[in-house]
Amino acid sequence: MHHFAYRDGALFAEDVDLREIAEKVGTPVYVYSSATIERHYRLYEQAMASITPGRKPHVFYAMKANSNLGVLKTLAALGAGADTVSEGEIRKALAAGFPPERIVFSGVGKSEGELAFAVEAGIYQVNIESESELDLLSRVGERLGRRQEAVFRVNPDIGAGGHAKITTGSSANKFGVSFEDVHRLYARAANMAGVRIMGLAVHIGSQIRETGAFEAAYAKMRDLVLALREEGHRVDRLDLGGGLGIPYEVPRDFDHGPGLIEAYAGMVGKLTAGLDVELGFEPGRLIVGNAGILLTRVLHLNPRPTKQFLVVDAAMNDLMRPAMYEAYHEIWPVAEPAPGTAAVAYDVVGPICESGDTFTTGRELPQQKPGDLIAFMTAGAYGASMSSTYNQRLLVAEVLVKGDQFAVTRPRQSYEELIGTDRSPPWLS
Ligand SMILES: Cc1ncc(COP(=O)(O)O)c(C=O)c1O
Ligand SMILES: N[C@@H](CCCC[NH3+])C(=O)O
Repeated sequence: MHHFAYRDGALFAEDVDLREIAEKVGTPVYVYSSATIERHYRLYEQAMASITPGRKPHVFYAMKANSNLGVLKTLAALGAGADTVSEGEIRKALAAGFPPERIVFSGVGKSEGELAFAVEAGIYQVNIESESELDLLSRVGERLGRRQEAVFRVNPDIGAGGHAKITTGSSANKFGVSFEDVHRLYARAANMAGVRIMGLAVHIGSQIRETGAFEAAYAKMRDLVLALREEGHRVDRLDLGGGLGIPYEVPRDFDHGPGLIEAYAGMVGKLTAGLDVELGFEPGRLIVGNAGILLTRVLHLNPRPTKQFLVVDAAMNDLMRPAMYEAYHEIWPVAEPAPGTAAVAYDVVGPICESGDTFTTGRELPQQKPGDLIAFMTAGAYGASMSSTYNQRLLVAEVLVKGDQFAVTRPRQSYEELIGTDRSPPWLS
């Protein structure tokens, strides 16, 4: 379920009229619903708890999906952990109140400095993705007098996902250590003073809407756990990653019930039954995707003989997904269209100087005029977190709604911040 709905002729986020947000904060602006975030987190956590009786499942929210401080604090307060991929993310997770013992650190290119920061912070787990990283982490741990708990992220050679660019589990992808290597690395790590291997991790891709590929990958992981134990290794943890997808085509009365989540949980429960491992999960998109929209204002209409361009004040730097993955986002007008309103097919574009700055082509919308507000739906995941200042556009603002309250949790960047932090080289000043 999400909490964006029409009321009194306008689109609301929970009990807040989006027109009020546009007026007070300006556009473009991301708007997030606390209620949706909470609902999706709880649905997920409860489903995973049902397959780990007597043990609280570790749900590490993949904060790359949305790292807004208000969103992070909402999830930290619900008891979530954080899946991080950089020192910046670890720092922000700590600032948002995630305790270090609920933080995991993934990623193929962790630097020595980042690993040292993570070890010193006392995080729960490093997900090691290569032999080179294993050596580096152990050196760092030894230098700091710590034995960092870690798992090997294994590449199961089973990829899946909504788009080739977001598949991670195929052996052609850069992620993880190979199945063949993990035995040797486990044996090597046993003699390392700076690292303690606790188990395995896997993550096969993103926006996956059926359980088949997960099942194939997890079955391989189960066999690997058993084989490693036969070799005498300790495998206490199994981190199954994220990747469960969400509907982007959202009917007005959409209720994102437990369906896919429960099917996934049931499959995981069956595959891991009797394995006696602590399960971990890293959902991102599923928690926040349907909890956010990008609110934008129509700037211009540009009719051509064969099409109509609708130029809005958001651009690909604010929401990169359509340009990068040909991703589909529903567009809802903020003013509720009267029944029978004529529809016009629009190419919805932003102000950036690239033809790729196109959100959609030939999309039927009620007739628009400059000043009208529209919302890109399902923009809570990989929206603001992938935004940039391309074309020297100010980083987009973000607002969190809770009931009838809203707060600007990231103000639009100022021109002083955008330009004033640059430095002139001495020979030009
Ligand atoms: C290691 C890892 N964990 C978790 C995620 C979260 O994925 P999603 O947002 O699809 O749940 C990602 C991104 O795909 C990832 O790379
Ligand atoms: N950024 C991608 C997903 C990548 C997931 C990160 N591993 C998207 O918007 O769909």
